[in-house]
Amino acid sequence: MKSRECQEACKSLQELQNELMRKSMHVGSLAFAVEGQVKEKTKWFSLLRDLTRKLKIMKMEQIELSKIATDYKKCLSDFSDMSSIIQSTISREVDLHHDLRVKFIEASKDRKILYNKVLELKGNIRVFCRSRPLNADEIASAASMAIDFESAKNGELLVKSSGVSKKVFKFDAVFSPEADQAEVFQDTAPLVSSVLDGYNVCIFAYGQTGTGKTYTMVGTEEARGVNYMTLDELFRLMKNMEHQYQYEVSVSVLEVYNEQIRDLLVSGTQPGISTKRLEIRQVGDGVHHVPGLVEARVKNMSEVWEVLQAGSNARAVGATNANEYSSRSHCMHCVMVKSKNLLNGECTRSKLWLVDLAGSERIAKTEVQGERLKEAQNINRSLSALGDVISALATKSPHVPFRNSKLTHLLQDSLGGDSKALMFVQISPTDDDLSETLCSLNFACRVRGVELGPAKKQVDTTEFLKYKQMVERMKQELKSKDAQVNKMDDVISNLDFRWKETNMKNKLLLEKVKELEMQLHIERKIAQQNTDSKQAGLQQQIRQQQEHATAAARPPLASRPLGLYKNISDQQGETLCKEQANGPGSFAQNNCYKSSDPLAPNTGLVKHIDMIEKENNPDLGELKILPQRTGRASSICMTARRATILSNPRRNSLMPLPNIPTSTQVTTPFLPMHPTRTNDLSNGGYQAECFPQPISEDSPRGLRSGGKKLNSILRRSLQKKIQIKPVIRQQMRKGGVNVGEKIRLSIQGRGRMARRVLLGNNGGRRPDSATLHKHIQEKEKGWNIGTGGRNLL
Ligand SMILES: Nc1ncnc2c1ncn2[C@@H]1O[C@H](COP(=O)(O)OP(=O)(O)OP(=O)(O)O)[C@@H](O)[C@H]1O
Repeated sequence: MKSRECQEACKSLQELQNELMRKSMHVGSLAFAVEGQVKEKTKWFSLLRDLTRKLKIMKMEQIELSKIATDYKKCLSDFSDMSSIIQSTISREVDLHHDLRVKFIEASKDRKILYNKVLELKGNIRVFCRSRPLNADEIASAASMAIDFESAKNGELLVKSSGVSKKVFKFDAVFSPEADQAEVFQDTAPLVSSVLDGYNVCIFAYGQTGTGKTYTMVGTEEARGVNYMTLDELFRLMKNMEHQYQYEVSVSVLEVYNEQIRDLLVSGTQPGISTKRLEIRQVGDGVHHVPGLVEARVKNMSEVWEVLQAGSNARAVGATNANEYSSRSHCMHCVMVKSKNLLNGECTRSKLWLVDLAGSERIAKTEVQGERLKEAQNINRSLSALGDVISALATKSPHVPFRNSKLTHLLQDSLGGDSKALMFVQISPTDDDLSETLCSLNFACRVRGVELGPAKKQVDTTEFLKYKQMVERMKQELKSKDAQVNKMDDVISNLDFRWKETNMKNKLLLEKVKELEMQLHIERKIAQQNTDSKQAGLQQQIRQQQEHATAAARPPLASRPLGLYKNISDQQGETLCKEQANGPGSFAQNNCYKSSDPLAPNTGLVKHIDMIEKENNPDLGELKILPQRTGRASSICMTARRATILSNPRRNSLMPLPNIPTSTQVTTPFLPMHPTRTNDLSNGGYQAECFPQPISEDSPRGLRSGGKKLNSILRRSLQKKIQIKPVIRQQMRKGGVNVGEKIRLSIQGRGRMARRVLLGNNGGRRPDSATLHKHIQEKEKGWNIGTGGRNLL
């Protein structure tokens, strides 16, 4: 009977071991489920990482776009600054325009006055008469005066001879010998304005030799002549009008000597010897020019003075009876003035002739000979030609013989009908020179009678055309600039729009990311809940299966041997069994059973007692009752601490966790110890150590000794667990874990379901196809290995 009991106990123990195996497998499956969850979690984390990276990229893009937007805002501010600058410039220009208008009005008034004066002149040629003072010889000889300067009024000049009034000449101005240079120039100055207005002007001095022509035109260092004063006035006026006009002045100095043009600004030339032959060319409508003539650009009076001095020094002079330094040529200063009206862009090119004519002389009187005679003949011939020109102009002859002499040819564009001329007729006040004086005065009267007609402004059409083209080009450029500005405006507005659009996109993406984070949070919660519910379901299932297994393994109370309690405590057991046997019902049938393993004499304590049993047998409440949740260690060993499966703590960070191996999270199940066959048949051929010993403080001595054995077994088991654990880890790393001798949980690749592999008796080889098919069916059933595993085992 004992042997049978032992066998039954062994059988029961075997079944319990099987059950334990199944539970272990369940736990393994749970571990895989958890691993799947972890993988899913990792996947979510990687997704979250990608989203975080994208968010970072988008934030960087947003920063860049913000920078671009800032730049564009700066551009816009620059544009506004530029517009303010332009506005200030415009206002300044408006003020300048106002000032110019005022000055223009004033200048118009001046021009009106001049115009009135010109009208009074009856033409544009004026004649001033100036007499030189008596020289030292004349004073010494007490020469009689032929001119009555005292009676000269309003330009009238009374010529007398031997005290008798002979003739009265009318001029525009008559200057007595006492008149100084400034007084003479006072009436000359208005012509300078005409030069700047673009009119050709000719100022020349005519008269008998030694009458003061050079003195009037050139003067001395102490008393500057008309040339200097005119140029000085010219520069003064130019300076006054520099904001309205742009001027360019050049000066040429030449002389007509013996009917040859000689450039006095060419260095190295000797008087009377021309290095190169200069000819007069007509370059335009009424415009004459001497090609090759030096035109010295002058910007101020010091430069002008240098030029004038150079010309004077090079002039051909010689001593005559009438004049120690007689001019033997016509000295001509040509001042070219180019002006540009900055208001209307009008350009003019005017010419001012300042001519110191050679003195007319009576060859018989001066008694010149040789070279001087030739000079005098040429001088007289050219002066005669000038007279002819004047006569032709006075008689309005259709032909004016300008080309009869170099002098008239050069002065053609300044003596014609479209210019203004001023002639100084120089006379000698003495009676001795009366005849020459009368000749000069008659000539001057003829000149004064010439009506040159209205002066014509010398508009430089080439410059005008050039500037007109420039204006057209500027207009075109302005148009293109306007188009560019419009384009820039479009680009700016487009970029602004794009910036706004990108900003909106960024906002939307941020919202999306937030939504995804929320979604991830919710899904994590759901996954956690699913995991918890799955775990709870599995635990419930395990409990149920455990209960079923317990119920199935437990024999009916009536058939349970009382010896069970003997295993606990012989005395108590018998008493208990007796009491239960005497009691109502069948306690022995319901609550008391013996170990099913007949070979385990001291292992009769069943650790699980359900509530019905407890109710039926309150004393059992003092027995060690296993907790409802079965940990693997505690299912084997009562003393072993139950391993709690803890869920992962909640995390606040979205950063993914490292992939922790499942074996560290899930308690590795103990491998059940199977009884080892021995030759000692007293224990049914099994070593007693293979079976757990009951643990009870109230156990009898026999049981206490058995408890000691159980403790040693548990120690060994724990040691084995410690040894096995790394092996299991290795096996799991390799792709599976052996659960018991005959089942191996095979872990497939990532994301795949784990599957069981029957080890069977084929030494760990692959199971046959039938067995596999069966397990596939089990797998499809959802890892319900409660029956299948048991059957297999
Ligand atoms: N208004 C004047 N006041 C003082 N001196 C004068 C005046 N006019 C002429 N003279 C003097 O008379 C002299 C002769 O003058 P100047 O040389 O100017 O005559 P000219 O007409 O140029 O003679 P030429 O035709 O021979 O060159 C000079 O010494 C000059 O200083």
